[in-house]
Amino acid sequence: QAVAFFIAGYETTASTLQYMAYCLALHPEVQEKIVSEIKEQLGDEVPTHEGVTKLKYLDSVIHETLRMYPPGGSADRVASEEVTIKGITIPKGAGVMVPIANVMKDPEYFPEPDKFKPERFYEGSVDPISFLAFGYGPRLCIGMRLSLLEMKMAMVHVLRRVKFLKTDDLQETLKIKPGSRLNIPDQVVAISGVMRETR
Ligand code: HEM
Repeated sequence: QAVAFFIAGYETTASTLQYMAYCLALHPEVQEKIVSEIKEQLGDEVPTHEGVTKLKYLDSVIHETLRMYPPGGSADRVASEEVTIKGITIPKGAGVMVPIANVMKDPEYFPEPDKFKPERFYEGSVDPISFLAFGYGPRLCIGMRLSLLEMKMAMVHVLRRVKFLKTDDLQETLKIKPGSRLNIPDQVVAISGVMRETR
């Protein structure tokens, strides 16, 4: 359980913050919109649990980052009974892996899936079953609320102080470490292409 908490509880949130820094470096207009929202909603207040819940645009940006770069590879289940879906029979007891990233790149649920568009969560109506970054149902990620809170707190502190900027060698398509069950970014590529500047 302790190991699970370090991997599930730490690495996923840390990777998402890294993916988000990357997305913000590529989309400065999104970054500035978050900074304005923080100023409008919180002023110079120390961010609290209650305070960060007011940051709806930041919430959408985190969701869009997780849609494009979900750290979790699949949600795994065991069939409790035999079922046939679209001609494929899944026998009772079979393991089923739901590929999280593929579902969230399906244009039927997310038009223009390769475009980073936080607005789809801010203004649009996303079918909740198609957003699978934290899984779904009774075995949904137990740390979802904690991690969303952590990421919002971190981003408020960081974006008040620095700007993420892209360098010339930033790759517009992020490489994922091959074979990584946790969809970990290729750290060197992600970090070397994102620069920080003090605000
Ligand atoms: C960005 C952050 C995170 C992401 C993307 C994420 C993603 C996921 C996913 C996809 C699952 C599988 C859900 C399913 O099968 O339906 C899961 C389960 C789980 N997560 Fe997370 N997670 C995150 C943060 C955390 C944190 C902060 C903790 C602990 C403090 C945590 C602990 C767990 C545990 C214990 C499970 C297993 C739950 C169960 O089987 O009932 N996760 N997570």
